[in-house]
This record gives sequence, C-alpha cells and structure tokens, in this order.
Amino acid sequence: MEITSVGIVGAGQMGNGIAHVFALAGFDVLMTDISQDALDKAVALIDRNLDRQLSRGKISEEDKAAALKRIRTTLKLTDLGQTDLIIEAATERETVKQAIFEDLQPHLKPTTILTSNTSSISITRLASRTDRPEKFMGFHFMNPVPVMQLVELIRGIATDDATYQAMLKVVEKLGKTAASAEDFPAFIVNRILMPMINEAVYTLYEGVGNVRSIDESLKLGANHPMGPLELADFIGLDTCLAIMNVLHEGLADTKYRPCPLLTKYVEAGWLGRKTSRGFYDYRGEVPVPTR
Ligand SMILES: CC(=O)CC(=O)SCCNC(=O)CCNC(=O)[C@H](O)C(C)(C)COP(=O)(O)OP(=O)(O)OC[C@H]1O[C@@H](n2cnc3c(N)ncnc32)[C@H](O)[C@@H]1OP(=O)(O)O
Ligand SMILES: NC(=O)C1=CN([C@@H]2O[C@H](COP(=O)(O)OP(=O)(O)OC[C@H]3O[C@@H](n4cnc5c(N)ncnc54)[C@H](OP(=O)(O)O)[C@@H]3O)[C@@H](O)[C@H]2O)C=CC1
Repeated sequence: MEITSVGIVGAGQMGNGIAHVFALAGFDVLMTDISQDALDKAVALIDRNLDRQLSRGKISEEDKAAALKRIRTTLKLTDLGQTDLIIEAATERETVKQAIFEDLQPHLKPTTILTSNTSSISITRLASRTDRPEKFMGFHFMNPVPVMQLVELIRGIATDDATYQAMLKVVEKLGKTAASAEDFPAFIVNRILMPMINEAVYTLYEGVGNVRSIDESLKLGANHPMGPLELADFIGLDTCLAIMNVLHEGLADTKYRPCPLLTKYVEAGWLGRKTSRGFYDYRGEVPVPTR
C-alpha cells in the first residue's frame, strides 16, 4: 500500500521539522499536540524555516506554498486515525508514548503503520503494547530535521519485512538516507553521541574546563559544528537526561551514569534553547555561558 498521508503526534522541535520535510516531499500531513499554542508555534516555525530554504534557492515560492497547504493541525489525537503512517514525536517518556498509541489504537485503519521518533526507548516494548507489533518501527530523525541527512530505522523483534521495506521507500521519497539500527538502548547515533555529551558535562562538573573552553575545544580541536554543551542545549537537556537514563538502566553499566550536573540543570527547568536557558543563557542578544 502506498503511503500518502502522515499523522504526527507532538509539535515540538522534532514534530515541526518532520511535518516540514514530509509536506515538502508531497505527503499530506496532519499534526497534533496537547496545546494549541504548540501547534500555532510549529506552523509559524515551519513557515520561517521554509523561508530560509527559499532565500537560499533550495525551494521555490510554489514549493513553499504547496507544502504549507499540505499541513493541517488538530487538537484531537483520534483525527489522525485515518492516515497511512503515524509518527509519534512527543516528549521522551515511555508512559507518554504508550498512552498515545493506546488512545490511537481503536481509531486506526488496519493498514496504518505506527512509528516512534524516540531517541532511545525500546521499540519492541512500545510495539508490544499495540495491536500491530509487526507494523511498528523506530523512525529516528536528526535535529534539525530539514538539514540532517540521516534517518535511523529500527525494527522491533516483531517488525515484518513489508513494514521495513515500506519505510525505506518513505525515506527515499524524503530524499534522506536510512541507517538500519538494531533495537538496543539509544540505537546507534545516541549510543555514541550522548555519552560524549554526558562526558562534556562531567568535564564541566569536575572543573576541567568551563562551558566556553569545552565547546571551543571540540569545535576547533575536533571540527564539530557545535560544541557538546551547545549541542546539548540545542537537543534539550531533558531529552539528553532521558536518553542517558535509558542507557544506564537498559545496559546496567556505570559508564552511562548521567552527570549530576545535567540532572541539576533539568531540575532547575534550564532545558536549553527551548526554555531560553541551559549551559548558555539565550535571553540576551548573544548566548552567555551559565558556568
Ligand atoms: C538527540 C537525537 O535523538 C538525535 C539528534 O538529533 S542528535 C543532533 C544531531 N544534530 C547535530 O549534531 C547538529 C550539529 N550542528 C550542525 O550541524 C550545524 O550547527 C547546523 C546545521 C545546526 C547549523 O549550521 P550553521 O552553519 O551554524 O548555521 P546556518 O548557516 O544557520 O545553517 C546551515 C544551513 O542549514 C539551514 N538550516 C538550519 N536550520 C534549519 C532549519 N531548522 N530548517 C531549514 N533549514 C535550516 C540554513 O538555512 C543553512 O542552509 P545553507 O547551507 O543552504 O546556507
Ligand atoms: N531534540 C532532539 O534533538 C531530538 C529528539 N528526538 C525525539 O523526538 C521526540 C520529541 O522531542 P522534541 O521535539 O525535542 O521535544 P519537545 O519538548 O520540543 O516537543 C515535544 C512535544 O510533544 C508534546 N506532547 C507531550 N505529550 C504529548 C501528548 N500526549 N500528545 C501530543 N503531544 C504531546 C509537548 O507538549 P508540551 O510541551 O505541552 O508538553 C511538546 O510540544 C522525543 O522522543 C525525542 O527523544 C529525536 C531526535 C532528536
């Protein structure tokens, strides 16, 4: 069955980026969130990010207008039931994701494929709570979605080949590159990236460097486009901590112990760019290190 429509749950930074790339690739998009404010902000951001691509000659005025026309929003999760593909991109918490799939289930077409953009949580476990574990996959985009080429595809233990092949076709239609990862905590990218970010926070915690020197070191010394603390702020410190907890609990190895300083920032509500404060304070003209 050809996939032409997608339902996106969660209109945060990932949800809006995913809606953006699907609409540009010609899919009909229906996006939901628990707040109207999040939906309005997401649509405004997609408009701005399409403008960036327009001003750089990557898309035309017609492409932009057509993409925006393909995006609809709703506050009712169950409206998404008639779409061909569900992409869950809500907060990185297993209970939240489980509840979303549970609530959606009675309203789904029998053919609808379910996916989660989770950064770390077991696909097999999420799938096992639904009526279609064979049609369930991890579909992990990278941030910022319109810019990053990679999508991780993660099969749960029960995912069938027809579902995997259908998702490969979707990735191809988006013009992105798929990497297949096995279903173990945090898959490939975050298994490697997140311990590096956590180590950068330990480096700060132990006073080996400050925010600026740590970020400069990795940017100028290892050619990373962003320093690890700047990247953590960009991803969201709550998401970074959630991923470290999944690694720590799922692999039972102390090398994944989340840095207490990362926990403290999250407890303060200093979640990075999305709350205007994290390892940097973004409330002024230029970001200022908070340590
Ligand atoms: C946590 C997880 O589960 C998984 C993850 O996602 S891990 C995070 C993965 N992401 C990264 O590691 C990102 C690392 N950072 C970068 O690659 C770069 O800093 C960046 C691409 C984000 C920004 O690059 P930059 O050169 O500093 O900024 P900027 O010049 O504004 O942007 C570069 C290009 O991207 C475009 N761009 C940036 N953000 C965009 C967006 N949201 N939408 C559309 N276009 C965007 C810009 O228009 C620009 O386009 P051109 O190349 O055509 O000029
Ligand atoms: N940030 C990143 O770099 C990446 C994140 N991911 C993954 O993508 C997912 C989303 O992350 P991200 O976009 O950064 O997070 P955000 O915090 O930016 O957005 C999450 C959104 O989901 C909403 N939400 C929460 N619960 C529900 C619900 N029950 N139904 C509908 N919407 C809900 C939130 O609303 P509210 O704010 O009101 O709670 C918020 O708008 C996570 O699983 C994360 O691990 C994957 C790749 C990269």
